[in-house]
Amino acid sequence: MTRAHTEPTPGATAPSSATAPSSVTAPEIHRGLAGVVVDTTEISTVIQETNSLTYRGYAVQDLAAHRSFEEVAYLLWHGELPDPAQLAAFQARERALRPLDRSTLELLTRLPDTCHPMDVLRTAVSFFGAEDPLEDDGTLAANRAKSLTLLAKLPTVVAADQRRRRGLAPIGPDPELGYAENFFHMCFGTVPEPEVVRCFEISLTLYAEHSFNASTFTARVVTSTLSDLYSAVTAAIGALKGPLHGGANEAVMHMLNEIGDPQRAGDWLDEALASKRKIMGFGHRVYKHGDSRVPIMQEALDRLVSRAADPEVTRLATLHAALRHAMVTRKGIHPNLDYSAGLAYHLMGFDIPVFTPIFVMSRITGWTAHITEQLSHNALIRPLASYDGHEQRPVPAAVSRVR
Ligand SMILES: CC(=O)SCCNC(=O)CCNC(=O)[C@H](O)C(C)(C)COP(=O)(O)OP(=O)(O)OC[C@H]1O[C@@H](n2cnc3c(N)ncnc32)[C@H](O)[C@@H]1OP(=O)(O)O
Ligand SMILES: O=C([O-])CC(=O)C(=O)O
Repeated sequence: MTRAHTEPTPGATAPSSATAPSSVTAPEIHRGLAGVVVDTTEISTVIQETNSLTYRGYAVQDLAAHRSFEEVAYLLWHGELPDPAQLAAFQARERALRPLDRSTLELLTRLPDTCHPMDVLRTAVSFFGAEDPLEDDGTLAANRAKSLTLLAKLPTVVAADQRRRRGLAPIGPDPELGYAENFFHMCFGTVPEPEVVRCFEISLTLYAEHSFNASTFTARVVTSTLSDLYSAVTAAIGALKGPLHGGANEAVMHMLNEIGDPQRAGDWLDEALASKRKIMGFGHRVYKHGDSRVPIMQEALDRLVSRAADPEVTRLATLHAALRHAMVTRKGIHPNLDYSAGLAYHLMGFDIPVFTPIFVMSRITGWTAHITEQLSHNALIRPLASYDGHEQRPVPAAVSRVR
């Protein structure tokens, strides 16, 4: 027999004996913490009335249109956009930190090809933590330095890993190139047309920050125990990997490949919904009438498609639009950012398993801003659970003693 009761809350009277009923009224359960407000934040917010997203008060579409990703990173960390001198200093430091040392490069070659690139990234961040002599120093200055190091080095890891899986040697970073351009250079040895780089940079800006999403909350939980920044980021990468969160941008591409023919989109969707499948790249915990970031990302994707003039690209774009139309018509569920970013990354030439690591390269800014904020007014994050397991019961006598 089971009995539901809640763990004692601070200040509540504990039950006098283990068998005494602990609670008579059933507590309200918020599975998945849906709708629960757990803290304040100054970093970003979704404004439901206007379906918009702001970083430090600036609309993300304005930032995507007028500012570089490096400026957005600076804004998220420092609270204000940089002036030209601050930006120049920030860029110089980021560019100098991009190269990987020999031990990291060796570590990357030792990891099996069968592991997902998110596992590589998670392992690399953990390794950076083990190597960092400042590991135990949780001061603001130390954490800012670590955040910048991760921002600079993560693209080098992602690019080297993609090349290794293609049987190619890594290409080192180019300090003459901006963050987005340098990533293309390290992946492919060339930098594409500005329109493509711009689309990529827009995706980085849109992915950078989204309040208390699952991976950011994970980072805040780890930080709340006063653990170090690398541990928090390692855990956040694990949370982002899942297909209900960042892993959806890869799952979108697998799904489009599975459907194949744009004419099949409606029938495929009907079958998938009938078998209770989650349609990847659709739905959102916060947005119920469409993700505020999608129109900007979709416009950038449309520009990529129109410049390609390739039947294969046209097929994918038609399929993408047909599935979106079918899902909105049948279920009223709108696409999220992963839906348009996933196809955009494919059209840019990235391998599918690299899509979520690209998300990490961007979200590292938001995660580390939240780690700093959590530390600025820390409280251990430790919710309660309503127990519905066995009543306390005696341990049966052992048949024979284990030596
Ligand atoms: C950058 C990001 O992380 S954005 C999110 C990326 N993730 C995805 O794209 C994965 C697919 N989407 C989903 O699984 C969900 O929409 C989530 C996890 C993102 C949000 O989930 P929740 O807020 O918990 O919404 P919930 O699961 O309660 O959905 C409400 C209803 O809509 C349905 N629904 C929501 N999203 C989807 C979907 N993608 N496919 C099919 N049905 C869906 C649910 O089945 C549920 O139906 P029901 O009431 O009949 O049971
Ligand atoms: O906010 C969320 O739950 C997921 C999301 O869109 C993000 O992290 O960008």
